Amino acid sequence: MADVIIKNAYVLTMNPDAGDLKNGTIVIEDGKITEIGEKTKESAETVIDAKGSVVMPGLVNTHTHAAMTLFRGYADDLQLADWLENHVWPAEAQLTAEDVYKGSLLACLEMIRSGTTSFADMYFFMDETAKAVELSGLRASLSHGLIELWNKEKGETDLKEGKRFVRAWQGAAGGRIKTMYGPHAPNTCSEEFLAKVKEEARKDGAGLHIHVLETEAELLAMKEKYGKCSVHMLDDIGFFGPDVLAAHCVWLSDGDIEILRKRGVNVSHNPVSNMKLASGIAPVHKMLERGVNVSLGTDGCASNNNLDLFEEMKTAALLHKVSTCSPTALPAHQVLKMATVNGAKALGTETGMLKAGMKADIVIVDMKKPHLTPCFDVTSHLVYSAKGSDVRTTIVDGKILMDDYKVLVLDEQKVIEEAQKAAEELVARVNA
Ligand SMILES: C[C@H]1O[C@@H](n2cnc3c(N)ncnc32)[C@H](O)[C@@H]1O
Ligand SMILES: [Zn+2]
Repeated sequence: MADVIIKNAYVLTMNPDAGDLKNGTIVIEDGKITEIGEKTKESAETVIDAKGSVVMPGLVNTHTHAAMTLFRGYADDLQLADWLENHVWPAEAQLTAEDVYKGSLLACLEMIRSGTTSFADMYFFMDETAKAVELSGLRASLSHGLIELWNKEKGETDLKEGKRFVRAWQGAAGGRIKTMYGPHAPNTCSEEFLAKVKEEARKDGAGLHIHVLETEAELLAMKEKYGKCSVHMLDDIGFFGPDVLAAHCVWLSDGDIEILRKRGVNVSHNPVSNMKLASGIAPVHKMLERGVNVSLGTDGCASNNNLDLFEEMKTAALLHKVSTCSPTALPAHQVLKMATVNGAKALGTETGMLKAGMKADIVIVDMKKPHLTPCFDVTSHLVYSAKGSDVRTTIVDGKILMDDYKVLVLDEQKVIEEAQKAAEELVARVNA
């Protein structure tokens, strides 16, 4: 007997070899999709009737700082450097492990509610984020942020903690947790330090998560310091490879795009954060055209201000249409692929597609809504009209985390109340 069967669904497989099923059935056993088709002879303990809904791969958020949910709306409408140095970092200096746990739980709850099944995170007190992921049932690639800031000693301490974290949690939570090294950015970490981090990551077989060319200020600072941009500097020290997840990549030249393509670097595009901080417009259209793997991320809640990847999809589609003056840029299907297939590739998970043998990371979107009626094209609706709050059921690794809008894995009210309290106390400490 199978564990879960989903039936009577419009199945958006994202599998180019299979296409969609108008009235499909998915069988889940031992965390995996074992069958997908029109009908099944199997029976299961749990049968979900998904009539009137769309079943699709869970969304993948490839760049977050989960615990920053506590800073949602804390410092809006500022330049990145001012925002980070004068607002975010002083506030983060007051963070405790408990705060990070509560903020991460809130993030997990928000992601479960909005159809995100896996995410890549870079932050501090990462044991706490890992515990929140373990409890909430999500899948994640986690890294401790390494911010050397021209202080060798700080670099060493951060790297030591990063290594401890990588080793402590690699493959934890039944394989749902992967760990990475998280050197913050080429303008907050030195060349020597970045080379060292790469070497440690190689030894541990772990990936690397880094911010790259988010702002013009970074580009100018790098040119002044090294006589070349971040991408060339990172390439020259042998940093790049398919094990690298590079967030933002806004200020790229054509030559930089070619380097990213050649090295198989995974790019996380964060349109809402880039727009809110006015960092610029990443050349996503060009990257996709040249074959770079571009996925989607929200960034932290202080620069977004939520974790809703549906909103991110729509924003990506619209931003690149207006920036290229071409309504054919980033069509809905391509954006949906960025949020699923490309994200899964970036994190190296067997997810992002509904196909027999893949891990069962699945979401069910309720289409019986005024803003989703009528429905001529499911893909169009998911990108241009649906919201995270239309997700009714979220499944990760075959386990149902939210069933028909009811979150089963967390005490929702308690998570919200505790995060609210932690955030208030944190800001009181910052202002004291
Ligand atoms: C891991 C570190 O990254 C910081 N952080 C959060 N958002 C951004 C961003 N858009 N660019 C650079 N750093 C950021 C966090 O505030 C934390 O200090
Ligand atoms: Zn970030």
